[in-house]
Amino acid sequence: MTQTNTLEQLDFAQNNLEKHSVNIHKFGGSSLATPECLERVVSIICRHCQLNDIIVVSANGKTTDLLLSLQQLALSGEPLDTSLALLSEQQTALIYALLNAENAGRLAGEFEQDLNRLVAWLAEDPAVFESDILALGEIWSARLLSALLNERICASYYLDARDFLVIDNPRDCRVDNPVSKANLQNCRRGQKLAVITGFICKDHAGNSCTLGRNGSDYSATIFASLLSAKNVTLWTDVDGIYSADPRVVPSARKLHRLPNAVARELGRLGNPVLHKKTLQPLTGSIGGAASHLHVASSFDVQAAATEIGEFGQIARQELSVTHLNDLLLVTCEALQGDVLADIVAEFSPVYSDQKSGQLVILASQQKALTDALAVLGAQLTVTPVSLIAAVGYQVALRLDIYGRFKRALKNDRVLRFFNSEEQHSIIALLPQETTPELLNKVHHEIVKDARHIGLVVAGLGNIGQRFLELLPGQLSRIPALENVHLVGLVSSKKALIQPDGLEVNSALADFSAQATDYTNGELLDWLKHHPYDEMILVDITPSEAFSRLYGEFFDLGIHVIGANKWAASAGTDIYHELKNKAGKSGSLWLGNTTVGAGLPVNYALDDLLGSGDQITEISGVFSGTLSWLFEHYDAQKPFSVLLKEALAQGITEPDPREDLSGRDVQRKLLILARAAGFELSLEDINCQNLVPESLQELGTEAFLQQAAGLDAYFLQQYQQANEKNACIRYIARFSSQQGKVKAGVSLELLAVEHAFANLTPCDNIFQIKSHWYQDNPLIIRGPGAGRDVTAGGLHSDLVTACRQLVNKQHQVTLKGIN
Ligand SMILES: NC(=O)C1=CN([C@@H]2O[C@H](COP(=O)(O)OP(=O)(O)OC[C@H]3O[C@@H](n4cnc5c(N)ncnc54)[C@H](O)[C@@H]3O)[C@@H](O)[C@H]2O)C=CC1
Ligand SMILES: N[C@@H](CC=O)C(=O)O
Repeated sequence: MTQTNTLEQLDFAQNNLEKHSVNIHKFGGSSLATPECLERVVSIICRHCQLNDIIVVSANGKTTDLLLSLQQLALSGEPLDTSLALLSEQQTALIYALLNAENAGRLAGEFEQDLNRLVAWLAEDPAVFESDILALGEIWSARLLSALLNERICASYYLDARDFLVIDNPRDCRVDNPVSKANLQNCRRGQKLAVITGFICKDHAGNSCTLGRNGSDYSATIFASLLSAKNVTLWTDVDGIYSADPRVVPSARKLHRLPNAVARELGRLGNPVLHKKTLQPLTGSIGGAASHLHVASSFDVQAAATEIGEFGQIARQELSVTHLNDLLLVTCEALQGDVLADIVAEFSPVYSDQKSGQLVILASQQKALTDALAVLGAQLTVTPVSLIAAVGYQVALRLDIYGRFKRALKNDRVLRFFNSEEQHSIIALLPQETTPELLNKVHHEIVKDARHIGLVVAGLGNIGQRFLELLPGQLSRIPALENVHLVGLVSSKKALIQPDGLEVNSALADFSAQATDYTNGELLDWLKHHPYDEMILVDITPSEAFSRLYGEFFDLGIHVIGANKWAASAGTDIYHELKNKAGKSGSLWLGNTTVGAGLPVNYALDDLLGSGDQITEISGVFSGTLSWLFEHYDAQKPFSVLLKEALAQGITEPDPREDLSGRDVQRKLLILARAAGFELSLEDINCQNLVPESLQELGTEAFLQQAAGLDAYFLQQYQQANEKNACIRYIARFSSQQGKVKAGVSLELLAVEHAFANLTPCDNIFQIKSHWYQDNPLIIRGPGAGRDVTAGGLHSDLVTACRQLVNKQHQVTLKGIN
């Protein structure tokens, strides 16, 4: 091969790059029904596909139904004109609405020729030509989309799957894998986007065949298997697989990830989106390729899709409820031994039992089964039945679920309970139809607690580590945290993200061993596609830069629990923008620990305000560090030595000058004033800085080395206060009288018996006056800094958030329904 060869000239079969990166995108009929739908599909392809991906299409809208009805009319000798006119009108309308004049003319000409062929087949023998007739829908759809892509995005070609896809046996649509694979490789063209017809194939004699109902989904997974595709996306009119049919069960929740085996069982037991055959090529006999299947909405591209593949423990906890009406319980003495084995192989019944000679089949299979058994001269009795099933990974081994399932059905007649062979379902066979009421009842009982919440912790220092130490105990004993999974740890430079969940007991050690460098962009990208019902990010960093990501977190619907005070005390515009974003996307933003660590001061203000009270004053000692220092300082030990002890105890900010400068208290006062309903910014709060100018500009290390530079000032303050039988305390004061707001934080001289002067070291005290608490103020007092109380406060916020999220109803988006 010379260096001048282009990619187009290379042998496709030898191009490993192409083989490894191919993805399949399949668009169903409803996604291709109108010009608007096709425009949407073009934009999806533009944003989500690569040149060597494969696009698979169904027929536009209801074209297959129309072709089928034409065939039926022809079979019964009825006139065809009206249906032919409708078909022609629909197709030409699509062509002329979407393509430029030249291409539209060309496609309309080709359509005209097809129409003539169709009329000839209908006249000659509509039964013999059934598959050729039905194949036209996919041909027109693929030809149109390919022409549209050529005009709008990139070079594209369309392929008739009958040119390469060969099946051994039209009855079970088993693919001749080696032949089809070799054919497909010969048909593909480099550097062009292929649009391939779904649903159709040929047999070894070259006759047209179809792949049966929902055959296009099956086509997509067959192509994935033939090309070892990485992903198959079924773009459809629903945005995923739900825990029950959401049109019947409004509280159904989306299943973000489903193990293959569970998806297969759902397909077998009547899930309206997944079909048994669809999954077969990905997991079963044909290729066994490790492709992942995604079910996504072409009408709501932003909505997270359901992904089906091999996952860890968390995806295995997903539960769902499915049902099938229109079933028949068949009893027949001949259903024994080899006869039963043959029938099972041919009909794949939902249930079979050799002892009782019973089978459960689809009502649509009745004629074929009766014919098969008639050959043996066997008598059979047939009773209409339905089934309802709880489906989940190894669910039949979970006694609690079994108990709940039976409890939900205790007032209903059940013929029998049984499990699937692989234990992924518990099934009840009912002698009556499964009603919507029953489905809702069983779903409520089975799926009630299963909203999965992902947890990412940013900031693994003093407080972050304590938070993580407490986490395993909290997860195991607090019911609201039952479905919370730690999935990410983030420090300033490294991150460890594990979508299947980190081991909580060894999370910090695993972080040290496995974390890798990350950028904020990568973190946001992962959060954009996380596979959880809800995601909570706990910000335990002191970083202003990290707090600037909140807006993007809220845009993504992510909930934030912050000990970091930067965002809550940001400039007025930024603060309001964040509040608006959080409100718009339904994100929770909790930050009780930003003031008073675990003390419920933010909650108290929020409650008073929400109950109709009006706050007039807030004052007190808001710094645990300054409280600790001034309660301990008696001029015996240098102030700087005490400061280092406070730092070691984890009560100061990472840089203790944040405390000594009053900035930390200033921020806290702002946060509380905002919580009390006032519009303020940091500049409105006077702040006395206790750090001498000479120490203000140093790095943290240098400051700590020169901290003795603080001692003279504090000794002098102490002595002056002592002379007056008073003491020094750093006090925050906010008041609003007749619309006039005053706010400041400063060192004050207080009488030794003053309520703010007699605190346990590290205590905060918050004195709140309001219309309801005028003469005798509301006081909240207790430790206001430190590892345990702050980590405890963060856990309190986590439980509060999870209680709200577990009960949150999710709106199901279904085209045409809402
Ligand atoms: N110490 C206390 O009693 C209380 C502290 N807080 C707040 O808790 C937060 C953490 O405090 P400490 O644990 O004492 O600090 P720390 O300095 O011990 O730990 C902070 C951690 O955050 C990480 N970090 C820094 N920038 C980051 C970034 N951009 N992205 C991700 N991680 C980053 C650092 O690597 C470090 O591991 C601070 O915002 C503090 O104001 C709130 C209430 C009480
Ligand atoms: N450094 C702070 C910690 C809590 O916010 C304090 O001392 O209060």
